[in-house]
Amino acid sequence: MPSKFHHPFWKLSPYPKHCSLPSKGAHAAPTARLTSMAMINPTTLFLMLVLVLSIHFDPSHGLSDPEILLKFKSSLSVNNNALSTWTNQTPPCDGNKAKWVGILCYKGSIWGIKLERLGLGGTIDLETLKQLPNLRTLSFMHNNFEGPLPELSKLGALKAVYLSDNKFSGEIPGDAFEGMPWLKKLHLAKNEFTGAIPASLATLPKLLDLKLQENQFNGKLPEFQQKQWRSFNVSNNQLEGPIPAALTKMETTSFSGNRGLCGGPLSACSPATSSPIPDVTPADSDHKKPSGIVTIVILAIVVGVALAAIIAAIVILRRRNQASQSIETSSISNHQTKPGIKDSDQVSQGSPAHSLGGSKKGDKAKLSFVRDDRVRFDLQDLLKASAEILGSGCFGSSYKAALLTGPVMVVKRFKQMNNVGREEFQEHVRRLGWLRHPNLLPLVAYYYRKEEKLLISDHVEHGSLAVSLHGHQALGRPSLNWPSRLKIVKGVARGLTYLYKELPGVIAAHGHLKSSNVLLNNSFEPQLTDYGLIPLINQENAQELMVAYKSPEYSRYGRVTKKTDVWSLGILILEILTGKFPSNFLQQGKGSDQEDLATWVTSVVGDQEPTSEVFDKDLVGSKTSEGEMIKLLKIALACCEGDVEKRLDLKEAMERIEEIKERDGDNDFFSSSASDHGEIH
Ligand SMILES: Nc1ncnc2c1ncn2[C@@H]1O[C@H](COP(=O)(O)OP(=O)(O)OP(=O)(O)O)[C@@H](O)[C@H]1O
Repeated sequence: MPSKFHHPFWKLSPYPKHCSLPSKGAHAAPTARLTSMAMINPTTLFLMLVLVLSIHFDPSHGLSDPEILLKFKSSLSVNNNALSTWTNQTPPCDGNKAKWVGILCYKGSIWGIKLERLGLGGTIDLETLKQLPNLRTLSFMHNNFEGPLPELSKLGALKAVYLSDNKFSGEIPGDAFEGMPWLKKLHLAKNEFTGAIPASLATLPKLLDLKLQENQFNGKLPEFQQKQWRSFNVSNNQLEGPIPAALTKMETTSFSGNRGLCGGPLSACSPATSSPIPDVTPADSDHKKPSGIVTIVILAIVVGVALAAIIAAIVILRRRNQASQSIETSSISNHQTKPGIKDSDQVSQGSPAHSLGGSKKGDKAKLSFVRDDRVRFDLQDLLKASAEILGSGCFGSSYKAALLTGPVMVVKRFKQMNNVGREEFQEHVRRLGWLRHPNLLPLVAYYYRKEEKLLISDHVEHGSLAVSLHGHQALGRPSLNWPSRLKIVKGVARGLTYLYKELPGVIAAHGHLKSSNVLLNNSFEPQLTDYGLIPLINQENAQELMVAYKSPEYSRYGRVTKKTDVWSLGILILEILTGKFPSNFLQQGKGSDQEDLATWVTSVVGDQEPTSEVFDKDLVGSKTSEGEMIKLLKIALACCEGDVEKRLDLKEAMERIEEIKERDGDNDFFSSSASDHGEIH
């Protein structure tokens, strides 16, 4: 039975159930087939009737959406209770809101399934899924699916398919994408596909985002016809031959790691590549061929030279290892006996330098720099530096290390960072290292070891916003005034916006936004740190560790979304305005109705205009700025909206924050404390 006709009968209705979804065209094809029936001869008509009847008596006919999804779930292998919300007790969709994890809803119908990073395996049962008439997007990235590529053309109306980072393997048939005219985005990167890139991709009229990197595709690239690409990547495969004309304007990185590709943005093809069979007459070839004896002699010389080189390299490496081990041992003992570093500093026992100094033999303790504009140093230099513990966060501890050569660095150790393997870790961290923005603390270097990772950045003199807001009195510092708080909010929003532009593939591009991860430089310009780490953090620990996993959408639906950082931004702004520490507040609120800072603010403010009682009492000069502070408070509350659909998106939040006026002429970033002036209340 041809699979394209294998639909429940009602699906062949001339009008789609939800015309406002991008489904019009997808349903146009069956409609066209039915209207042309009148011209079909009687035998064909009879066969089609049998076909329609067989469809009608298909046992799966008439399943409801929840039944379809539960049937689909039964073919998956799920190790944990990741899909525990998939039960008969609630419908998958309530309007645009999903009640089941990983389901994307629009007006009560399912338009997407997004089950990423859940350790899923088993079978992706498309035969069952094709009964969902409005399904347009499938994402099963970062799971453990294996075997051949599922027969995607069973769902001819799909617009986006994301299957990267699984264990799919084998060849993909050349016609695998025939009958998928709506497909715009296809991500199959980081799998184990072999054979040729399927030719049917080259003619898909709407395709504009294709990611096939890090597979084992071989042979030539098909002649892609598409003119508009948003993204194209076939890097790190085994492709060869000239790059087709339609792709010559792509970045070189789209093709790198394929030894045999040439032309376009890569170096020109040699004549031999364009014409693989050299045009040599038999006489010529005889003339050019070295005799058998000469070949053997040349081979013997080459092998001899190679052997000598290998032996020399081994000797040199051994000597170097011995030398570096003796340096390591001596610097560790220097460090431990160094006056001025007390046990209470925890440096000699727990510092990353110490633990790395004691690393296994042969485990080369080498820092990798992600920037070219920095003076290089190594772990040995960190060992020799005077160190001080800055604090212990959710992941481990952070250390300040003043290098003998001058720079002062911060080393943060991460233990729960094994979500990805070495190569993916390095690739991601390097991508973070390319980011450049005045409101981002640049990453300088990293260290990778299976059980421990270090991220190294500059020390920022004024420390964190958390300390400036809540610890200033203990440090004898004045409180932050309104202009400096507003400047910090604007800088944080700008840094976040930049992150979203540069890391479009990371679902919550910061993921861990909180006041201890906002550092203040000499001019109190905020610099975000600990950003972009969600893809690296072990998923089983993420809930406990990362701010993004404490958002309402995660606690209710197990989802982190593009708007999760907006929620964190809202909480951060409320912290800046109220002077209340959100996590303390959470503890206070335990067992009561107060769930978070936003709930508290809402309960204080009610339906009234916010009054000064909600603002930090240390905010002076507020009489003139109160209007601006109220505006900012309202923006913060709109960012903290529990319903993701109603929550501001980052662009709206950013625009509204930028509209708030700074007061001229106040360059003093600290204000005296309110009680000194008696101005508040
Ligand atoms: N580059 C830096 N310069 C100055 N202070 C820093 C720097 N990086 C971190 N800190 C400060 O050091 C302290 C410890 O930081 P760390 O990142 O280990 O924990 P945290 O931010 O409190 O929590 P988490 O581990 O959840 O991020 C925090 O007060 C933080 O603000």
